[in-house]
Parts: sequence; structure tokens; C-alpha cells
Amino acid sequence: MTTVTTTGAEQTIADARERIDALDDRIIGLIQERMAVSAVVQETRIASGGRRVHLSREMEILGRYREALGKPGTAFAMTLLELCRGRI
Ligand SMILES: O=C(O)C(=O)C[C@]1(C(=O)O)C=C[C@@H](O)C=C1
Repeated sequence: MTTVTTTGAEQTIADARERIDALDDRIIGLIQERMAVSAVVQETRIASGGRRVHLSREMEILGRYREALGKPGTAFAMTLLELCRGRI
């Protein structure tokens, strides 16, 4: 019979990956929720004669992400905005 043993390092990695997967599930859920809320704002603005895109609001959002996460935060926020309002 073969005995399978797991080292401390393997167990630590497996546990951490499980937490990462759970966090990613929550992040994806939050992104989907953000997309739905953003759609409400965009549809309401368009229905009242406005445009889909509101550039000064996007600048505010990009600034928040850059302040919290640095330069990659800006790239992340740009991707997030593209998910929410499509490509411009
Ligand atoms: O806040 C708005 O006015 C929105 O329409 C939402 C949102 C966003 O997803 O954050 C989407 C499109 C706009 O260009 C700006 C921001």
C-alpha cells in the first residue's frame, strides 16, 4: 500500500489557493453587480436624452483606483469600465 503524505508547504499552498478561489468568486460577483448598477445609470441617462459615457465621472473612478492601487489600478479600472459600458 502506498502512503500519500502532504508536506506543510503543500498544505499551506492548497489552503491559500482555496481562499483565493473563494475571493475570486466574490470579486466576480461584485463585478457582475457593478455591471448591473452601471447599466441602470447608463440606461436612465440615455432615456433622458444623455449619452452612455460620462467622461468626468470616469476620470473620478480612474483616480480612485490609481490612488488605492497605483498605476496597475488605473489599468484595472479601465477594464472595469469597459466591462460596464463596452468599448469606446
Ligand atoms: O456614473 C455614471 O454616470 C455611469 O454611467 C456609470 C459608469 C461606471 O460604470 O462607473 C459607466 C459609464 C460612464 O461613462 C461613467 C461611469
